[in-house]
Amino acid sequence: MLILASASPRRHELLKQAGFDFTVEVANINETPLEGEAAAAYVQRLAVEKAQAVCGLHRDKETESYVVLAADTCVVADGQILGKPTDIMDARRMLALLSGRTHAVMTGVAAVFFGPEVKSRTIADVVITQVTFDLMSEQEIASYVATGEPMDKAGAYAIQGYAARWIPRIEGDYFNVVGLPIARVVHLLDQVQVPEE
Ligand SMILES: Cc1cn([C@H]2C[C@H](O)[C@@H](COP(=O)(O)OP(=O)(O)OP(=O)(O)O)O2)c(=O)[nH]c1=O
Repeated sequence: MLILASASPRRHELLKQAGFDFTVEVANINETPLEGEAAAAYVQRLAVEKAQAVCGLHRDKETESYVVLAADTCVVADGQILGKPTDIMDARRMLALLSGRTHAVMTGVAAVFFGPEVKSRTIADVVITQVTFDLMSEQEIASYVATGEPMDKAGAYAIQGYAARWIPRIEGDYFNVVGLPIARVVHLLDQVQVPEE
């Protein structure tokens, strides 16, 4: 049994598109970065915490084994970690920072295997994609933010949406930017279910 620990409609869609059957349970965790925490360590830690939080809800109840999958995406530009914008001004600030430069999108992914007679096992990884933005004028930023699209996206944009017009180039997995690096996820799911010697 596979459980996706995510409220993100993009993650649901990508996992479904890759042919997996799963149920969804949302994890509520504190997403504040630790003092001095590097971006890659941060997204990996949050993915593990989301997966383990959902696992915790099942402990002792299940008679079958299952895998919980979770992910966390952030944008890293000019040394700053950008999550989802808090409001319109925050979204404008993020887009001004991304305009005319290349940034990194990092997604941490974690899979936890758990069963009645198995000790829980966690595997996690981080996938990085470089995304290049054209210059955006203040007017373009303001009208893009007014569409509402940026508000629930890390870095305040959706490559799969209207923002595509400002993105001439990426290097790495496109699906990683949308929130779930599906090829890497398939490997993680295979690995986590192999019994330990
Ligand atoms: C950069 C970028 C991010 N995103 C989205 C993917 C994620 O849903 C979101 C990053 O926020 P996350 O905190 O990683 O995820 P979430 O809160 O949406 O869902 P959950 O924690 O329950 O799994 O930004 C896009 O859809 N397109 C993009 O181009």
